Amino acid sequence: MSTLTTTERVFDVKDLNLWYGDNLALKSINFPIHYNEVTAIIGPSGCGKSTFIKTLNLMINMIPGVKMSGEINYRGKNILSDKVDLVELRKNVGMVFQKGNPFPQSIYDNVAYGPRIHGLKKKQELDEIIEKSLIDVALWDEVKDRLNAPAMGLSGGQQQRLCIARALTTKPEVLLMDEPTSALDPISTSKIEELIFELKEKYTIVIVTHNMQQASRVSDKTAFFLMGELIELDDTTKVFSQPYDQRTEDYISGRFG
Ligand SMILES: Nc1ncnc2c1ncn2[C@@H]1O[C@H](COP(=O)(O)OP(=O)(O)OP(=O)(O)O)[C@@H](O)[C@H]1O
Repeated sequence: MSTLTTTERVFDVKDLNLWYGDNLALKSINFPIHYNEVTAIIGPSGCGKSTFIKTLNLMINMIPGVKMSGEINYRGKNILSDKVDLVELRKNVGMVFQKGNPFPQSIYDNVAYGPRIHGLKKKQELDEIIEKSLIDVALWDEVKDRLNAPAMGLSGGQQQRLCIARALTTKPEVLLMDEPTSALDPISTSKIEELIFELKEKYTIVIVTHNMQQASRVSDKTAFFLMGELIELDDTTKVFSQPYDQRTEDYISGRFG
């Protein structure tokens, strides 16, 4: 595998193995993730993309029978062996899923959820956070006059942006996105892509995508997984123009997957 030289790492995953029962789903993964970069993870179905992204905030621990070995260093601390406050970790390493999954509540209450859990009660402060988060995801103008309407009444693309706003309210450092546009139409997809581009100023983003054009459009680094192995991780331009490994080239040129 080719290696990277940049130094500032928010995550440094070393020799990570992950088993579902007896099935080894991630094999000796070494994966640095750099501050304020967008890292895209690509690869065929079942190669371990979602599994990997869910290790980064230990969401994976919610699945029974999962075992891991190796290191996941987050800000220099190995979250696999050191004592970790999971609420704090997931506050700092937020996650957005494939389909916007708003709660069956109002738009306002959806976005207020995180701050309230962390003890914020003052209406004025909540209002400010909600407005700012909705502005950040370019949804404010579309919803400012109906904040008390049910979130379920929004379109799929709006729901996804709402969920990103919800993830941003706790001021995460890293945003994990697991196929955030796979259920969206092209216009909503391009809005999310523009948003990723803007969010990168403030956040470190890891995005799983099946869409290679999307990976090449939005990311700085691209990682190619195959059957639980990280085959290649490099600058996106390099991966898509001069991949190091033949298997990467075969995949991006559509020969399999
Ligand atoms: N909850 C689970 N229990 C057991 N095995 C699982 C579980 N989730 C995933 N796996 C297995 O781990 C491997 C990697 O799956 P994963 O979902 O991470 O792949 P993926 O690359 O994200 O796939 P896709 O692109 O289809 O979403 C697969 O062999 C899958 O069957």
